[in-house]
Amino acid sequence: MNPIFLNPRAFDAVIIDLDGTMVDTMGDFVAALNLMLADLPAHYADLAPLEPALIREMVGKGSENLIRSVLAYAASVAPTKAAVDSSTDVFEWAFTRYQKHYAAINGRHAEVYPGVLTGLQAMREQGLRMACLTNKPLAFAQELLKDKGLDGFFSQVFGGDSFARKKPDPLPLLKTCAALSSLPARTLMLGDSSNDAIAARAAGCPVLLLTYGYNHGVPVTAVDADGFMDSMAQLCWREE
Ligand SMILES: O=C(O)COP(=O)(O)O
Ligand SMILES: [Mg+2]
Repeated sequence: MNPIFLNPRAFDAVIIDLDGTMVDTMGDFVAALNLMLADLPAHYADLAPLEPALIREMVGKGSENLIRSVLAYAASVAPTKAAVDSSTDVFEWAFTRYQKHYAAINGRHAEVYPGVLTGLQAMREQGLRMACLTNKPLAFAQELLKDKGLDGFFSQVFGGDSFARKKPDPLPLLKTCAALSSLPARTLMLGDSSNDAIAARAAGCPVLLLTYGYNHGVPVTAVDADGFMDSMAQLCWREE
């Protein structure tokens, strides 16, 4: 595993994404979405269960976007039902059902990625201030961090419903930098998708991306970022 050297003097804080960066939550998303669709028998009774590969392409821009993407997909593969959908606003109902199911299974089908604990411990040892910033709803994020034993690392946790806009808008990063009392240029963003990188660039934060996460089905190495790593354990903090 090749090390990625960072000078701790260059940074005061780190902002770390959750889904696809610290925790592989694809199993949770797939389970909650399939339970949601099963609750809509009038519309999607004959739909096959959604596969993780499909959901991987849809995750990243928050729950509302995810539900809208899934409903659009379901309508496209069940065209005879599409007419029903266009005459009925299933979104609100589906969203409520999804939240209920997700709350019940949150963390059950999810694993902390290898190297995350090592990476977080190394950042803590450097005295960096640490925040988790995710597009996941805040309540789900707090619950998941606690369930996986990661909550103690972060002085701040913000979710997709914490601010007026979500990543890739820079607003959540700027607000998180302010909460950490850290200038964007001295705040490192660690993420797994273009949403993290675009937000970081626009906010003026340096950004490194993990290669194993969810990037809307596009290779993450094609995203404009300052570097890429296969494991958070690659980060080596060394004064130059
Ligand atoms: O819930 C999502 O849409 C993605 O969440 P993330 O920002 O932690 O990757
Ligand atoms: Mg992510």
